[in-house]
Amino acid sequence: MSKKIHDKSFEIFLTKEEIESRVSSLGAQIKKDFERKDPVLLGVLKGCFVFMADLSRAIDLPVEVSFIRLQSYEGFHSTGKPQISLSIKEKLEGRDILIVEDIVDTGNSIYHLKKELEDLKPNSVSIVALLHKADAFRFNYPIDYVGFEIPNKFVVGYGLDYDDLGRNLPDIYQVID
Ligand SMILES: O=P(O)(O)OC[C@H]1O[C@H](OP(=O)(O)OP(=O)(O)O)[C@H](O)[C@@H]1O
Ligand SMILES: Nc1nc2[nH]cnc2c(=O)[nH]1
Repeated sequence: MSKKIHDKSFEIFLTKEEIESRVSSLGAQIKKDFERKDPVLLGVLKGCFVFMADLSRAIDLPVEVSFIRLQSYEGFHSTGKPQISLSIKEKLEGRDILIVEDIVDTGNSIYHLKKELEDLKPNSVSIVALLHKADAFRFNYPIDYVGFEIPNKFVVGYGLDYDDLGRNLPDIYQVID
């Protein structure tokens, strides 16, 4: 079933069952890799809020959960300069940070965030992204965990918005050109 949000139509792309199953295997993999570490999950708001809720519960380890705000998209387009508001109370020095993102598209947002985090002298900085647009990615840093590689088309749902709407859709939808 298609959805209309503002002026655009969207069709179903990933169902909530497909997402649930993938998030559960990402959680199992992350548990294995972080068992001997001191992890803090650092979610990038707003888009990560649904993914973080599900992923954090799929990681069967004592983990800290924290959030920062980062915003670069207006409508379909990146403004190029993410606004970073780093007001992290937790001490990140020596910690194993896992950045939790709903989507890595051009890679610009995380590129800037990683640089800022590295100044805080953590032990490690890794990235988990539910969605990754490999064709749009313009950088060469590794994305350690990817839920789904997706085509270079705008998506909404499961936390992702189109001009502030669509975040509460349980499935993920792709724009119809
Ligand atoms: O790889 P990039 O091209 O930088 O795009 C990815 C960024 O875009 C989205 O955030 P957005 O700026 O839309 O803010 P939001 O999370 O509040 O919706 C997403 O959550 C990432 O942070
Ligand atoms: N909602 C949404 N936000 C994005 N930010 C970067 N790419 C996208 C996308 O495809 N959809």
